[in-house]
Amino acid sequence: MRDCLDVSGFLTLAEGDTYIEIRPGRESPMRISMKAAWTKPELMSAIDEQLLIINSDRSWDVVVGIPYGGVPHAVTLSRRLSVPLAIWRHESKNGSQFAGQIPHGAESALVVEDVLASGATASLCLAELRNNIPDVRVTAIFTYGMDSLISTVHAVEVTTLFRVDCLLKMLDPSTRQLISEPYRNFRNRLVSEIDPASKGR
Ligand SMILES: O=P(O)(O)OC[C@H]1O[C@H](OP(=O)(O)OP(=O)(O)O)[C@H](O)[C@@H]1O
Repeated sequence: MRDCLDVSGFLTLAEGDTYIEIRPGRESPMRISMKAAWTKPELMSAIDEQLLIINSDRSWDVVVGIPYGGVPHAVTLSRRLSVPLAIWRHESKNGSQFAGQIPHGAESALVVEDVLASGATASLCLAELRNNIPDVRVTAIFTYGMDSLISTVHAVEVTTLFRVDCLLKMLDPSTRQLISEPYRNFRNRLVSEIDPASKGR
């Protein structure tokens, strides 16, 4: 995990009170870009080995990559596990939400994300898969730590490699101090995004 921090563009921290707009409606004190790690094949390989370890406990009928960050890892997992590959599309094309094919009769799917925050992106993919596949696991490289909440709300198994909290602990003390409260607030916002019923509890 520490090696990721040495990759230029991997971790961007907001400056002062100006947060980073990660997507419309979501502002964050930080951005993690796994795509920056694409410049480091040896780091990508090391990450893929870890993903293989945590997801080789059982068999899968299809591996599904979530663009863009999850795709290269899904490709490796598919090849190393000898399991068909499909890529989820944000928008359907020719009536399909997937590039490639979900094998007919598939009963289990391993969905590969790079970063799991609220799980909203993964849940869109899950909604499509669930039409046909009852047994789905989401696996991700980095997580903001909401795995069990996401697992409960979306009724899906979740496996992840590294927690963002742990990454932040590797920063120098003054940066860590600056980021700690905005990070806590961001995580709280994620909780209410994942489980709106938690607001006001
Ligand atoms: O769990 P969530 O709250 O949905 O957030 C995580 C998603 O956000 C990022 O994708 P982004 O929208 O930046 O797309 P990209 O990977 O294509 O750049 C990341 O790659 C995940 O797909």
